[in-house]
Amino acid sequence: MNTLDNTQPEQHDEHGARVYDLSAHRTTTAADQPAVDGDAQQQQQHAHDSEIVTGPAAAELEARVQRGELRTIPQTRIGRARVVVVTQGGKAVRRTARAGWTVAQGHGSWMRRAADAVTFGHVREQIRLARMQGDSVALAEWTERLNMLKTGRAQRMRELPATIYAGLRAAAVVTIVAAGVMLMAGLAFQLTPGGWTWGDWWSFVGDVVGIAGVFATIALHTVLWGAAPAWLFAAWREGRRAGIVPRWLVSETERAEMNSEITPDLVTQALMHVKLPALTKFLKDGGQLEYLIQPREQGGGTYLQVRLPFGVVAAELLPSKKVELLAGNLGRHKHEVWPQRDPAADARVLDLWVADKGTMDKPAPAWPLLETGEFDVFRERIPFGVTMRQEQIEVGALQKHWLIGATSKQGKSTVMRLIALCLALDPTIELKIADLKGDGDWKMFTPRATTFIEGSTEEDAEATAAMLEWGVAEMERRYQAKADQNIVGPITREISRRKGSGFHPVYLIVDECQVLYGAEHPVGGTKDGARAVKAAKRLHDQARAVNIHLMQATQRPDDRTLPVRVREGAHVRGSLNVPNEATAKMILADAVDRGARPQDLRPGADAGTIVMTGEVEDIPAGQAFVIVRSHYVSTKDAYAVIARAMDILKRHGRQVTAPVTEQPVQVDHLRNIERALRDEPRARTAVVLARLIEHDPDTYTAMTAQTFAALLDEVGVPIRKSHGDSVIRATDITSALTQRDSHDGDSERADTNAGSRDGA
Ligand SMILES: Nc1ncnc2c1ncn2[C@@H]1O[C@H](COP(=O)(O)OP(=O)(O)OP(=O)(O)O)[C@@H](O)[C@H]1O
Repeated sequence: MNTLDNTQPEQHDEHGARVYDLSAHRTTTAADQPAVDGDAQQQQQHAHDSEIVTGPAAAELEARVQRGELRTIPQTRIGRARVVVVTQGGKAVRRTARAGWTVAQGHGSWMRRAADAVTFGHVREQIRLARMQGDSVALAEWTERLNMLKTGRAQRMRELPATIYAGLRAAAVVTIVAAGVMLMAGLAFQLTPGGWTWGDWWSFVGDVVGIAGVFATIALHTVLWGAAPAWLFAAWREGRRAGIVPRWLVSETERAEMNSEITPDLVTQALMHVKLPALTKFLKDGGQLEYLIQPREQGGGTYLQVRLPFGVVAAELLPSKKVELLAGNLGRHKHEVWPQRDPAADARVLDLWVADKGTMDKPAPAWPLLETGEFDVFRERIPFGVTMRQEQIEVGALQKHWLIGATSKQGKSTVMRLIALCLALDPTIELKIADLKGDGDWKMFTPRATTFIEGSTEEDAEATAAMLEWGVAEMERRYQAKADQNIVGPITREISRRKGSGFHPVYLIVDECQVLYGAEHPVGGTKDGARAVKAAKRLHDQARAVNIHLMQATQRPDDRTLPVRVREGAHVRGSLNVPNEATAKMILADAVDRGARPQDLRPGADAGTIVMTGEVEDIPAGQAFVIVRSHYVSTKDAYAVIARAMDILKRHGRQVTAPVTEQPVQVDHLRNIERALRDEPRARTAVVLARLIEHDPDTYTAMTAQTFAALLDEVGVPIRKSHGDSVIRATDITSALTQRDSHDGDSERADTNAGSRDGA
């Protein structure tokens, strides 16, 4: 019998029959076996190698199941009130029968294809479809093609006798020429003194022909013996391609496997029954869908693109109800079926991704930055999660405002925290965090954030409004500083990372922002003068250009707790499970009209799975959103990540509490170079530069050999040659330092003198 699944629950079919697996009990004695009535005995050894038993025998089997000695397996085609015992032999019999069936179907398919070729069936089919769709251009084209094919064939038939005659004539000429050559060669050998006799020549020719005959015989036998299996194999393959195996030749498990495979036939069948009248009529009338992308495996599922017939647009298949119907027809749960509209294609093109069973239950792999690594917001994107196709999704965080929404306990804070953890690993980033639930989810950020608000009181809301207002003031200062310093266009990485530049990236994070906007006026609310809304709006409008970002998460995205003016400025939007489509739309906006259905994610089971839209670089071209299983970083691990972030900060010589507008630090290059020599009398310039980078990466990483040479020149240290290498000597540094110190001393004295003169 077929593969058995130990975990399968015992099953009755629709008539109440039970199927017992005796494969594990084949060595039991006859006495162990239940009595089998006469009727059933006659049915032994049928195609399934099974027995049908009733009455006391059935009762005995049932008792053995109760005692745990037997188990049941699924079966659906059994008569009323009977019991079937399936034994090991069924598998071989069924396989043989199925192979025979498939071979027969292969022959059937060949015959159909031959008939098609003779009658130009494929062209006629296209004519029929064009006529059905009322496509007059296609109809004219295919009709013309049919006429051309017919004319071409008639022409070839007329020329056939002449072609055969020409072939025969060529064969006769070859034979005569070969005979002539052999005759001439025989004569030549005979006339050559000491050569072969006439008889020798012909016996030689006979030997050659004999050997050729032996080879020909071997080849013929090989072909004859091989032809039949090859023919059968080819027919079997064709049968598999074209045929449908009847249900009785397929076991339950095999049928489940076949049903779970997403084929064009299955999709067509599923679409026929989604209750779209135009689509159903088209398919029932024999219309065929055009698969722009044939179903193909993509990660944990199947992806395809299909053009729907006239009068049906892809958008009709996007509402949850239709998806549920489609999913059911495909043998899937609705959260496993994701139709989308490709905006780049015409409205009839449907994009469909269907998860393999169980794919949606696979957790995302561990976060790549969990154990090690720094982050550079200018150069890297946040490793955020994987798609259902297990492709990594990374999101750039620079110059984007974020909005995340979800029902409670779906992972909203965890997802937002993941982003913040990543940002914390960039030592140049300043974090300001307001956790307006105050349940400790964000506590680990206390040492890393310059502002940390935790709690859900009116005071916490007010502090958060003040935090946003600080963002606005900082934004204004930056615009002014930009103008003063003649910085045109975006702030570069170099400026942003320079210590004390005052342009470092700032992220204002508000978790549970409904507490903020829902607070009493003037902190919350939407009336004129409401502080939070006003500040958030200004940040949304202008802050990203000066590297100030607002990230908000909410579990109640309605008009009161997340005013339109606040939510519409977000560039990256993500929704975990939400209660309904209206809520989904508040967060994901237009993506919902194009197939985003976070409301169909399973509460709890899909915690951490988020539908993302907007400026997410990894959204596949032409698609409006991507479903991401976010990486999970537990609260405990989050503490470890922040501890690492603090080390990184220290290594870079930065402090969390440094004022935003700290004065540019004067770097003493000469002393740094002296230190980099590490008390050696001389060192190669390249080695010294490498040590400088190691010591102070922010200052020296961008330095090249040329700029380093210029710097040495500036500080008065000559580059010497030693064994062909460019080196720096300790004595040169000492004299440069002495010279500088005496010069500084002179200046100081001059200043003092001038001062005393002034004072005098
Ligand atoms: N990426 C993830 N993968 C797997 N499970 C997750 C993931 N993110 C969150 N969870 C699970 O979801 C639970 C709830 O997460 P979290 O507290 O972030 O939800 P929330 O939506 O912020 O809830 P609330 O709104 O009540 O604060 C977590 O304890 C965790 O078990």
